[in-house]
Amino acid sequence: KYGKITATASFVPTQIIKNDDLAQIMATSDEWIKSRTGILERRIATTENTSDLCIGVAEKLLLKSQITANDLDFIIVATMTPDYATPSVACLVQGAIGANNAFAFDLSAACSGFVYALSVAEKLIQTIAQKGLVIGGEVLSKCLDWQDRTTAVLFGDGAAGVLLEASDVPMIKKENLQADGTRSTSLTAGYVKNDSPFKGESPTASPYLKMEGREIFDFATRDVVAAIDQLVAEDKDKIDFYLLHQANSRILDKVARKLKVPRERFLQNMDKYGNTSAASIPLLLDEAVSAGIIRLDGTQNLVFSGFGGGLTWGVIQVTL
Ligand SMILES: O=C(O)C1CCN(c2ccc(-c3cc(CO)ccc3Cl)cn2)CC1
Repeated sequence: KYGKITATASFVPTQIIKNDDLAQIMATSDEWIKSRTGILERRIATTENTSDLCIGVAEKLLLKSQITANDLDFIIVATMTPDYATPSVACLVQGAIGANNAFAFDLSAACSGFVYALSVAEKLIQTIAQKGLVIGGEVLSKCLDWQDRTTAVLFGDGAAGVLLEASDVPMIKKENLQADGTRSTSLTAGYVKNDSPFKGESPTASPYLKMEGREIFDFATRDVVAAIDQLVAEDKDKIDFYLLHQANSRILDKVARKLKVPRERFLQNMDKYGNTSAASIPLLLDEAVSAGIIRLDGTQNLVFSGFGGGLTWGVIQVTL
């Protein structure tokens, strides 16, 4: 048996922050943000934390499908902004929906989180499980430096995910997950200082999200493009849609050009949500399913690709 996506759902904070709202509190402009990123607005949490958003997704997935919480064997949440180190967001979701038979854990792979989690979850269905939830969820707004216009304007909050169920038909055709820890400092967030009475003098990092934009931009348009090209190879023209991590519209332009694939096959919604890290691919998938663009009828070939902090990147070719 294989894992198959049988339902998708999203849950985003109610508060919409437009580019002009940011221009009121920092030296930026709608024009700069729009032209350099393609972002027009983003959701920013007020009272919601990451677990609240992920619980919302889980409840919607149960409503949309014929299963009950007790049917679930596992819950995986991909996040870089958990409420706590422990309990995991996944355990908070498990408790809230009453999935008493599900084991639950968070997966930390930044913007590659959903792709890593989908790959791991699918192997669980192939071996020990029948049904599980894979959710990407972030409240990035709690780790941003709101005095730093180079990062604060890029990110947003949100969650989305899928229900994975056992099927006789293989969904994943090819996959390739990668990491490069030697470039770990290009994108960091959430460093926790040691504050014990025994601590010595050691270097620390910032609790705020810090990004070497140029390095990450080049990483996306070189390493990630190469990984997609190598994986998809001769299937390139059979792919209906490419669902890439929604970091920046200009990156999608460059990736499409380098892959020699029509730009229209690269779905996008960063205009409405900004960069939501692990939530960006499932958010895009759920919107495409709701719009009837992706039908979940087993006839469409898609590529998911996440890339970001770690550095991590991953490519999965699926038939949905
Ligand atoms: O044009 C400019 O001056 C700037 C140049 C730098 N930009 C960037 C650079 C990198 C990212 C990014 C971030 C992540 C983290 O999830 C992952 C993947 C990427 Cl490619 C997003 N924007 C914004 C516009």
